[in-house]
Amino acid sequence: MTATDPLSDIIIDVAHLNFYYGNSQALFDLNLTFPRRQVTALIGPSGCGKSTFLRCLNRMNDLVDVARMEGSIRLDGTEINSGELDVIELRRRVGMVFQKSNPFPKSIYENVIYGLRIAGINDKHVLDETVERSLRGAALWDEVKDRLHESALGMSGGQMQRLCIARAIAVNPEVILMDEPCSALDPKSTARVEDLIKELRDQFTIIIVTHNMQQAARVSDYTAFLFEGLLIEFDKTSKLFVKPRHQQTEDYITGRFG
Ligand SMILES: Nc1ncnc2c1ncn2[C@@H]1O[C@H](COP(=O)(O)OP(=O)(O)OP(=O)(O)O)[C@@H](O)[C@H]1O
Repeated sequence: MTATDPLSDIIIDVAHLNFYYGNSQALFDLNLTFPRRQVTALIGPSGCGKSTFLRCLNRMNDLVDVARMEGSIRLDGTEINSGELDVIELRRRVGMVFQKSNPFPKSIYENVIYGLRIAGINDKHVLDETVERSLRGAALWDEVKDRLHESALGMSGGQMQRLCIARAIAVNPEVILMDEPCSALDPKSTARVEDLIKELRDQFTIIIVTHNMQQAARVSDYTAFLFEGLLIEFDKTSKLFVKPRHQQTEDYITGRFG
């Protein structure tokens, strides 16, 4: 592996990850590393564990009573499930954008700086700067700069999803997890979010769950294919979609099941 190979610069290292909901095992011995400042897509048929895996990466599964995880997930070398990293700091460093946009019933401005307010930051200069930087980063600034203090709930669905991306980047995360971020959007808004993902990759590591294989092929640098809780194949997207190593991957990407 050469020094310029992205796989030589790893931000998240997953080893022997098993995950259970009560007695039912959802993930089986996953071993995978996520390269820094690259987009990795998680694909696979419904129920294969994509969302469960994504939610392990910032401990969102802690909210599920019956959930239990074994194995190791290291963020830049620090075990995320040990006492070394508290969950609030983890979620600042590993942000999340959900399938359905979830703006708060507040102004556009207050939505963006929500994480800063929680952290006790009230300096107007810092907040104004963060709002502009984040909205520009989310390709939304020009559309909303004249109505920052109006309710976010008056925005279109595509704008709301980009607002949620702005809210995620406002706290300077290192990783952004996206769980089917375009599934509720029309084709035009989807194209805007996909363009945005490609732009954000210069600054952030992005891990995206998608059902849409064309989308995975368009936006990601790497792809992981999961099937029934197992990682079947992980490779460069350009390779996995053209010359998969496993029959199951080929069957899935050619639409034979799923
Ligand atoms: N809160 C939960 N409690 C119990 N079982 C769950 C829970 N969430 C998910 N599961 C189960 O875990 C398995 C993996 O689900 P998960 O949602 O991670 O799959 P997925 O690949 O993201 O599916 P989809 O593409 O349909 O969203 C499924 O069998 C699902 O029924």
